[in-house]
Amino acid sequence: MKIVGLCCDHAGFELKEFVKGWLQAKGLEYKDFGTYSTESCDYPDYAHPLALAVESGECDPGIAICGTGNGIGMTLNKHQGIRAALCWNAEIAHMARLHNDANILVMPGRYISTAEADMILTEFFSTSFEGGRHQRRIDKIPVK
Ligand SMILES: O=C[C@H](O)[C@H](O)[C@H](O)COP(=O)(O)O
Repeated sequence: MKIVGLCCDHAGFELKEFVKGWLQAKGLEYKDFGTYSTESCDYPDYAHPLALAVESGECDPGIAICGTGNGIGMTLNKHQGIRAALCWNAEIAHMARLHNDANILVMPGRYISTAEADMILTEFFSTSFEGGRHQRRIDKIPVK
């Protein structure tokens, strides 16, 4: 596994700090693209650098957090090489890897607990892409 890329806005900062501890406990290296405090900011300023790092192969996977997960996920998915999946429970995270080969896990920082995030992270990092019919489908996602 490569370096895990992280980003958030102010609403995701506290959960991102939890994620950093979770990754450290697993011995996984990470690169934090910000933001670095709870001071109000704009999620695209942090989502685009993470998306570019995942697209270039510098980071894999990425983890992104804003309040709902929607704004940061919308921004990430503007990039052709990104499959960012908004996950609010472990089963969704499992399917995001199994069927969608998600390369960025997006979480809603204001709507899940750290206990839920722990289960989501565990499932996301332990599930492999199934391929087959799902490969055909994800190949059709990028706009030609
Ligand atoms: O999709 C957007 C995210 O949920 C943002 O984290 C949220 O809009 C931030 O809201 P506010 O500026 O009111 O803290």
